[in-house]
Amino acid sequence: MQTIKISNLYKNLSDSFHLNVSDLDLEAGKIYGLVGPNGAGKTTLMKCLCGLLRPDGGILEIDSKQVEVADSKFLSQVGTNFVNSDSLKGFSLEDIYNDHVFYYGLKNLITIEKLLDEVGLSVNKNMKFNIMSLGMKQRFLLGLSTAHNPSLVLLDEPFNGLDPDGVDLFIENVKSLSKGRVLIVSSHVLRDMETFIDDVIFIEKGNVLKSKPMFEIRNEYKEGLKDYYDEQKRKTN
Ligand SMILES: Nc1ncnc2c1ncn2[C@@H]1O[C@H](COP(=O)(O)OP(=O)(O)OP(=O)(O)O)[C@@H](O)[C@H]1O
Repeated sequence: MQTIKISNLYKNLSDSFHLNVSDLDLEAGKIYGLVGPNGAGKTTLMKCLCGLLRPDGGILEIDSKQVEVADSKFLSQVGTNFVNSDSLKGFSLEDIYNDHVFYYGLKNLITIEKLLDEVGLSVNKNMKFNIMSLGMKQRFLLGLSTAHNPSLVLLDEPFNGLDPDGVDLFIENVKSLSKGRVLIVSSHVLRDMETFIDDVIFIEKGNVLKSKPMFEIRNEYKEGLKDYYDEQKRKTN
């Protein structure tokens, strides 16, 4: 997969919140930073793209071919760090990993030992998911999100709970994670984000703006991403 085009995607979550993506073009090999204030709709957009929410309408094109957003073939190409923690209660890391392998019908997946090593988790594979700390869970889910070699990876607040070494490890690896796939990362930590993203997608009150290359933002805004973010916020309020 080389390109994803999203047109007129919308979801009415409630009387007061509607998600609207009029036109968004995404390219494999790029990292997109999804930014916007609390409640802007970042998680909702990601949920619509990974099948956790069914959009009310919209067109999705992969390499110029139209596909259903909820199509299982498309969803099998998506990886995320979303999880319903309650549903994993009592399961070990190995159980969760085995489910992942089974669900995606994988044969040549990296071993769980390698996965844990890659995300810097020195824990036993028999450890129960729910007794891990927030940052440990985050590391494990980051590893799992790309284990099935997806074409689209959606990482919601991946820095959440990570210690400074975890953040460094993420930033160090994120470029190689984006090779050959579209990577969308949401975060409020703009200073870290601007060190590794290629383009920015700003969202406010459910409205998604066209993406803007980071190099343009660096040229146009003295304080970089924070300035751009503040300007878009002012414009939409
Ligand atoms: N199940 C739901 N039913 C109705 N409204 C919802 C539901 N889930 C979320 N919302 C609302 O949708 C809006 C967008 O929420 P969302 O979680 O997508 O925002 P966000 O940009 O990810 O926020 P944050 O930065 O705080 O994580 C919010 O106003 C929220 O209250």
